Amino acid sequence: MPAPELSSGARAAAPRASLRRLWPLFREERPALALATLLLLVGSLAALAYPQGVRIIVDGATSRRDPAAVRDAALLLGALAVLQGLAVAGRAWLFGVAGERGVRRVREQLFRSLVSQEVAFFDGQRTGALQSRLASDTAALQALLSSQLSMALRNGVQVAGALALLVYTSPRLTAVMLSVIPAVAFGAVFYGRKIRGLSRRSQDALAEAGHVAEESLSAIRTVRAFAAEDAEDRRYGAAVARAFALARARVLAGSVFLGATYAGVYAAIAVVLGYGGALVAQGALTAGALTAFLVYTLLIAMGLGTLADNWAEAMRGLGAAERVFELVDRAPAMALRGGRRLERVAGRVAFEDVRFSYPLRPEAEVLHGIELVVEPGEVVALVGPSGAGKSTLGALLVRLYDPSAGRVTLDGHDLRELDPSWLRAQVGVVSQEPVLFSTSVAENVRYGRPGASDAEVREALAGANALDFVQGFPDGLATRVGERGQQLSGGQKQRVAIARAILKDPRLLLLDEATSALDAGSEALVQEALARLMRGRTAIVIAHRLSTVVGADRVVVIDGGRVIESGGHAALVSRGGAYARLVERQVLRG
Ligand SMILES: Nc1ncnc2c1ncn2[C@@H]1O[C@H](COP(=O)(O)OP(=O)(O)OP(=O)(O)O)[C@@H](O)[C@H]1O
Repeated sequence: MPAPELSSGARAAAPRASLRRLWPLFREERPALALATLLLLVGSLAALAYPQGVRIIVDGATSRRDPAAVRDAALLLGALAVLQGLAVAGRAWLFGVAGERGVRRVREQLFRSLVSQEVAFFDGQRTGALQSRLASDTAALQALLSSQLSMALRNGVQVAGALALLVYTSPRLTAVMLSVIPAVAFGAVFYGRKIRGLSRRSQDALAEAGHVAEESLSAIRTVRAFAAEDAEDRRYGAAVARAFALARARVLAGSVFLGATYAGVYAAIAVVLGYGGALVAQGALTAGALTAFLVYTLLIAMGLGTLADNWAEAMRGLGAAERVFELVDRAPAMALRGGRRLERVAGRVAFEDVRFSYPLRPEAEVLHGIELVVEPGEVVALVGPSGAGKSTLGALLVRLYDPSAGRVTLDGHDLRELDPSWLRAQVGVVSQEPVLFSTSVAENVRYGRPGASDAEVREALAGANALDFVQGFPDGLATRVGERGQQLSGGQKQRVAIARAILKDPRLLLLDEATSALDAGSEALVQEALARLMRGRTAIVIAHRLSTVVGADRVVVIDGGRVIESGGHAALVSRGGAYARLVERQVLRG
């Protein structure tokens, strides 16, 4: 089943669904959010009371000529200012921290979901796109949760409160002002949608650019070797240009949106002043009431202006939330845990009429009915031309994929009935290009068995012929190996990977011999370590060296997704078939 390309799926029900999905993240934050809401109301009420003080001051200074009232009202305004400042700071802090906590949970959930997905899912995804989900989408979500929502709430309360007071002061004047508002609101909804679509596309384009950069940087040696810096530069430049074009369209839409909103609001003020001034001239309204009216209108104007901004930002955040939750909620096609665990493992592996095509390329069958039994303790060397399907067999053994037909069994049990994590604990894998993490040598070895003691790590390194060179490093076992272990030679990396497998002490081994030649000394050390590792275990070795094949109990030749020959090295050579030809053509290095 092909993994769907991200973020192209159904999005129709988006914003509300995302909001509903966000709420559970804040369960523990409820007391803080309640207090924050209270502060929000206090702050908003203080802001709404402010124009009343202004009205008293203006009327006290003009028609009523009452200095005491002016002084009292000024003191009240000062108190309101302090109250509002405290309330705003408290609200921002509480909402902000709650938002950060929620985003932290989303990040954790997203990462957990990502690492739990089946391998086939990653075949269809680019690492850069997934990283962008973790980085930029969660950042947009963070902005939404820690500030946008609370600002929107505050502005919403203020606009509603100011409107109510306006109606109370002069319904006619309010009606006049409101005659301009629906147009603004309509524009906001229309443009909000447009901006949201654009912002999603621009984020996709940015992820694409990130992918290009990641690919070039992680392959910097290849880029340098081919002097391809300029070409990479152009490739990245083109990707960034696409992202920029979309971002510009988004910014343009946002700017028009903002401009239209402001124009609408300022027009409303002009109307209010014109009509309200006439009412004052007729004596239907005091100058103070008109001033208060104007301040409320400004409050509404600012509130709406920021709301429009909030709206655009919130749409961006919700777009991001959608994409994040799409992944958080994705159920892996293959669970990590659950199923039988065998008490004892003898180590008999059987491929029974196994057919397989990679999920992303269902039309191209890679294995066409593989029959292969590996007895407990047997060392089987798989040989065959490149692309024959050898690594694919290995991938099925650790259940990175399931066969399309037929079955793979361990001691007679279909792998699909076994607990995948338990199964993987039974298999030690040493791959062609061992991956070391950017941490210490000891931690890299301990990846085989977390919690192993230093002495055990040391012993494993010794068994892998790696202890000497590791102890030769100034920091010994604590030496950090760079990103992907770049400070180690190929042979050294191999031996650290072997130490990892020794520490894991699995019943089954899956070894993918390095195709690249190591120098003779290093080669001998690796071979010796491997031989020690294989002793007493069932081993499937994807072999590229004659010495490995000669040392194996049995050689199995795979070609075109089929087992075409099987037997001892000498017997197969004398048979003069496909294997003999491989040896002759020196496909297997001596
Ligand atoms: N993730 C994948 N998605 C789709 N097709 C794949 C994938 N991995 C491998 N293939 C295809 O499956 C076929 C078998 O590949 P496999 O890696 O098993 O060959 P191999 O015998 O191990 O080759 P080599 O000795 O070169 O490593 C190839 O045609 C390859 O293109």
